[in-house]
Amino acid sequence: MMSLGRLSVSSVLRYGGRLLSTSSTPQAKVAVLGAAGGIGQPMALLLKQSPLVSQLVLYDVVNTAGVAADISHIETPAQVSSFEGPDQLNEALTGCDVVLIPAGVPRKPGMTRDDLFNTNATIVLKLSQAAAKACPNAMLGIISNPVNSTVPIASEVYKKAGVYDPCRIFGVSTLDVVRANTFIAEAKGLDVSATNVPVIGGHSGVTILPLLSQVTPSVSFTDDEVSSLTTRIQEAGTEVVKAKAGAGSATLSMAYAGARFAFSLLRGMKGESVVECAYVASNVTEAAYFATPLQLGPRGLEKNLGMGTLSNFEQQKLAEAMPELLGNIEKGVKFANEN
Ligand SMILES: NC(=O)C1=CN([C@@H]2O[C@H](COP(=O)(O)OP(=O)(O)OC[C@H]3O[C@@H](n4cnc5c(N)ncnc54)[C@H](O)[C@@H]3O)[C@@H](O)[C@H]2O)C=CC1
Ligand SMILES: O=C([O-])CC(=O)C(=O)O
Repeated sequence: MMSLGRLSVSSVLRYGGRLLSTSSTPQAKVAVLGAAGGIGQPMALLLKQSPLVSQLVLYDVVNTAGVAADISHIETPAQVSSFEGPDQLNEALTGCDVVLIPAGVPRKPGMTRDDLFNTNATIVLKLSQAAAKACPNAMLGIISNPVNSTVPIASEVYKKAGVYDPCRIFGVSTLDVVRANTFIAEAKGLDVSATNVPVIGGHSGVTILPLLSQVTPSVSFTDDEVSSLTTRIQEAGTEVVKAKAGAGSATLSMAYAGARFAFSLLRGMKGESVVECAYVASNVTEAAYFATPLQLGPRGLEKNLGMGTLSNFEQQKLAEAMPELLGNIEKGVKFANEN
């Protein structure tokens, strides 16, 4: 049976106040690159609590040892290891099954995600070069912005290294789905745990396209509701950037979303059929990379489920998104080929 990814602790048992693993899952080694950051720390915390993770590798260019010492005291089975700086990157990545990359600078008020390109493109380039060498078969989950461009960068790096498998490189757009589920459930009085909103396109502004015509459970909206909820979902990252007023962007909700995505990947890898939206190499539209619902499985992306039938509003929004998305992709490809 196919299930939708959702982060829960239902597979752990409470005993004497502790969270104990009840599962006999295969052993998975998961790395977080950028582990000392605003996303990296809470995401590592969530991963440490999961019975799906047997080894948790924490890597950053600063402060990794303290984060790793802290997290390693948690009474769950996952073994924590700590690596710091480029000299230790190859060792960190060796043998990894899943590599999550939240390394890079976040936005400040007034910036677009594309404004992060100059710094983060190089960081993702270097980290994906290392992953292509040390663990070419690992699933790669790229969180660093601008995701619309960093996924093409990593993909070009893997192509150059001769190890490219488009089914294993994902731009993590789970936070868009998480937000859409929250906002739609709130607006319509739905049970949020049973609400699912597919979000397609890319991960910035107008390229984020929630499909309100395909919400589960089926629900109707006025034209005004469709318009205002779509805008709120598209601008939700900016809402957090403004509220944090210079102290960064979403970290806690992103940690949740990143862990949810990692658990879906791991569940897929052990044979469950799980559906998550993510930004991947795609032939669903003219864009070479595009987010849609994906069926995940042992080899990563098992089947692209496409975008279904769009409403007139969604078709129009998709047409508006395409030039920006195509430009972001081209910029990433060009950068990777010149560096
Ligand atoms: N995909 C998504 O939905 C979201 C993406 N993001 C993005 O995630 C990224 C990280 O955000 P935060 O954790 O808030 O930033 P942060 O600044 O708190 O943490 C980033 C971490 O990356 C580390 N780092 C920098 N260069 C590195 C390198 N070469 N190798 C390894 N680590 C390196 C830093 O030392 C720092 O610990 C940003 O680009 C942000 O825009 C943020 C929220 C949502
Ligand atoms: O808005 C940002 O810069 C961070 C991000 O991608 C998000 O929160 O969706």
